[in-house]
Amino acid sequence: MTEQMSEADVLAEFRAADALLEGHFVLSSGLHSPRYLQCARVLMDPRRGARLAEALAARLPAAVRGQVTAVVSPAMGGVIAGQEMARALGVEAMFLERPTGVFELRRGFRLVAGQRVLMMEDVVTTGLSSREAIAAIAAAGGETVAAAALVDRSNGAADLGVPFFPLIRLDVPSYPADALPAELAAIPATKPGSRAA
Ligand SMILES: O=P(O)(O)OC[C@H]1O[C@H](OP(=O)(O)OP(=O)(O)O)[C@H](O)[C@@H]1O
Ligand SMILES: O=C(O)c1cc(=O)[nH]c(=O)[nH]1
Ligand SMILES: [Mg+2]
Repeated sequence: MTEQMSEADVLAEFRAADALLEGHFVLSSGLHSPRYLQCARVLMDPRRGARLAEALAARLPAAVRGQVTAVVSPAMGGVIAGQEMARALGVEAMFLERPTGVFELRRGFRLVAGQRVLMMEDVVTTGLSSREAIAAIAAAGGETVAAAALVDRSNGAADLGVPFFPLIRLDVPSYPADALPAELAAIPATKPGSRAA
């Protein structure tokens, strides 16, 4: 049976996983933020990951669910989220990685020409990683019919160029390095993600 989850239910899952971090974080984009959604902690419990993915899959339009034959996600953060989404949709999962700095399919993963895929992220902030992933899917011959993510923290600003379905939208501030509020500048910064600076 398909799980129905409210925004409060989703937030409760994040809280239960200790995934709502507070401090001073440098994001993938180089922006700074007092809050970080650590989706890896949410996905530590595979049952929690499955619940969230099923809830997100249930929100996708039937036309999207009916078209996609694979979920493709950008490593590292997207790997487990993409695997759970693929399980929920009953399709295959692949991930993109960037050992040379540009996302590519490796490990024998391949798309047939025109294959319709869902691009799955853990978190979208500026949307740059998602756009890079969608470009890599196109370079590999695939067509991204929609994007999905556990969290959209772009405050509505991310334009991925395809319909975008986040499980939850969170209003979280982020700041350029040269415009930090004093209270944030006073805290030492950590960079949890893996994008090279
Ligand atoms: O929308 P954006 O501004 O691109 O930010 C979101 C991206 O940042 C994080 O990845 P990160 O590059 O930190 O690496 P990781 O996935 O290996 O943790 C996250 O997993 C998204 O991919
Ligand atoms: O923008 C990011 O890099 C980012 C923000 C966030 O809250 N969580 C995360 O995993 N990445
Ligand atoms: Mg990532």
